Formats: sequence, structure tokens, C-alpha cells
Amino acid sequence: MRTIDWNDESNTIKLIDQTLLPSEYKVIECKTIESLCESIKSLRIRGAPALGAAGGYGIALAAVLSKTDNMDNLTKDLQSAAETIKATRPTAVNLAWGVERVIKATSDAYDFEGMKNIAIEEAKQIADEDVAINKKIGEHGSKLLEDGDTVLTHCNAGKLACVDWGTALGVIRSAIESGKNIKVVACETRPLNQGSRLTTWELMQDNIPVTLISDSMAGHVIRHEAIDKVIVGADRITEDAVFNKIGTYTHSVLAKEHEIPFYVAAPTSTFDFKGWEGSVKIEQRNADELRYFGNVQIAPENVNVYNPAFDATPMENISAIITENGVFHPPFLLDEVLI
Ligand SMILES: CSC[C@@H](O)[C@@H](O)C(=O)COP(=O)(O)O
Repeated sequence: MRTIDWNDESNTIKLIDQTLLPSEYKVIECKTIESLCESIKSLRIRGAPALGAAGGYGIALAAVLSKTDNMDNLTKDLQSAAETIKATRPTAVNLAWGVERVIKATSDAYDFEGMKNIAIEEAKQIADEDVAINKKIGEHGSKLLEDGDTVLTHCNAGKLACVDWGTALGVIRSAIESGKNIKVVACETRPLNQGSRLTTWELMQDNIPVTLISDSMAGHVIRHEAIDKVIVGADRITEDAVFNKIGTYTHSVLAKEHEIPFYVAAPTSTFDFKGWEGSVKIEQRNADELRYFGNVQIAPENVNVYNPAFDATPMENISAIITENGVFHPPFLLDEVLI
């Protein structure tokens, strides 16, 4: 199934609970805005493009749940749900983008029922487009990979981070589909281990060769010429930087030092055309994510913790950005990316 989808029978959101993977594959249902927000905060649903779909479906759910009977009050209910949903994760720009896109679509409605239907249809449209966009990213990006390449990736920018197919892993899937042999090195991605739990799981499901390393092994592995290219996803791209899972910047420095290409694969919905590095709020997560590993305590109970979820990679460390519109090389002129 898709990572996130709309249940037409119950008018609810269904999603794969990613906190349980790889030991359990479970689809859960979000019937309220509260349960959707909890799912986003706890990373049951995660990854920038999947959050875009979650934002859209969230507004559809708010429309379905609204108890009002007139357009003005429904608009107010949707605005209130929009603020609540957007506040759950501040860095991935796609979440706010998905929310705003559905809100904007509802403003074209002529009547109350029309508003609800438009919200559901627009949210479904976002999800369908996401799959098509990822396939396009894959098509463009696969040309950058050569037969026999070993590609290092960080976090999970695969089908689990999107509605389907994936951005960084979508490029790899498309390259393999075109007949190339590609191997993947997946970095563990501490502290929440999206690389070891999710990237390895979804690649193994598709029989794509993958080797797991800890984040601290990346320098050693790259230095010994075991990596041909690095491909990562993105949560937000401003004029001067790419925001992605914490640890991405370190890989970009290693790639630059060892003269291997460092590619970013992301849909245009990840671009923040008004932002710059200093304007972006980096999500700080709970200290217990570092003090505990699951239920096991691995640091003193009250140790001071710094736990930013994302870092910023400056544009000068990036060899190319792959979007649904093509492959863009430096200097990255954001206007060109939209064409
Ligand atoms: C195609 S997904 C790109 C990014 O969203 C991904 O690399 C990432 O950093 C996800 O972080 P997460 O905290 O798991 O939502």
C-alpha cells in the first residue's frame, strides 16, 4: 500500500506506522486531527513529501469532521486545523505546503458540501501527484548514476518518506529499473535510525542490495573509495542551503573532501523561495531520544542533551539538485527550478 492514503469508506486517513518498522508492519487509522498530529510528531508518518500528503489529508479530515453547517464557519475550522497541523513539525516545508494547497482549493467552492468534496479531492490529488513527481525525479536522476555504482544515502528518502517510490531512493529504483546495477550503503541515522530501520527494510523488500553502516563509519568508507556517489533527500531548500536529516552536512563535507558527487533529490514543493539558512527553524526534539535507545537507558538520566532533527548543507557542497523538472547544477538559480 501507499505510505499514506485516504480511506473512502470511513473518511479517515490510513498510514503505515513507521515507528514499528522493521519488526512490525501495521497500518493505522487517523480519525481525528489530534491523532494525525500525534502521528506526525512521533514520526509514525514522516519524510517531507509524505508530510505534504499528510498536511493535505489533514485538512480533508478537518472538513469531514467539522460540525458546522455554513461556509464561513467551515473556513474557520479549516484555518484552526491548519495552524495545529503546521505546528507539529516546523522544518519540512512540504507539510505547510500541503495544508495551504488544500485550504486554497476550498476557497473555489460554491457551497458548503462543495468545500468538503474539494478538500478531499485536492488532498488525493497531492498524493497522486507525489507518486508521479517521484517517478520523474527518478527518471532525471537515474541518468547521473552509472552501472556498478555504490551510492551512500542518509536517513530515509524512499517510498516510506513519500507517498510511494521515493526521492533519493526513487533515483536508485529508477536506475535499477533501467538496467543498471546499483548498490546502496545506508547510514544508520542516529538518533531515530530511519536509515537502519526504514531504508534497509524498504530496499530489502525490493531486493536492492544494501549494506548498513553507522553514521560514524561514513568517513572511513568514503576514504577507502567504496562510495561513488552520495544521494540524499531534503526537507527544505532555501536559496543558500539544503535542510535535511541531521548528519547530512557531515556527509557533504566528506564528499567534497574526497571529490565524489553529492546529489540532493527533492520535489519543487520542498523549495522555500523566500527563505534563507538563518530564517529556518530547526526542529529540536526530545532529549530522551538520545538518553534512551527504545526503552533502554544509554545515558545518565539528567545529562544535558542537544538534539536538532535537521542540519543545513550550504549550496557550495552540492553537485546537483534533482527535481521533477530536471537536474540542476551550480549556481542554483531557484527561478530555473520551477520551469
Ligand atoms: C524524501 S524525504 C527527505 C527528508 O524528509 C528525509 O531525508 C528526512 O530528513 C526525514 O526526516 P524525518 O525526521 O524522518 O521526517
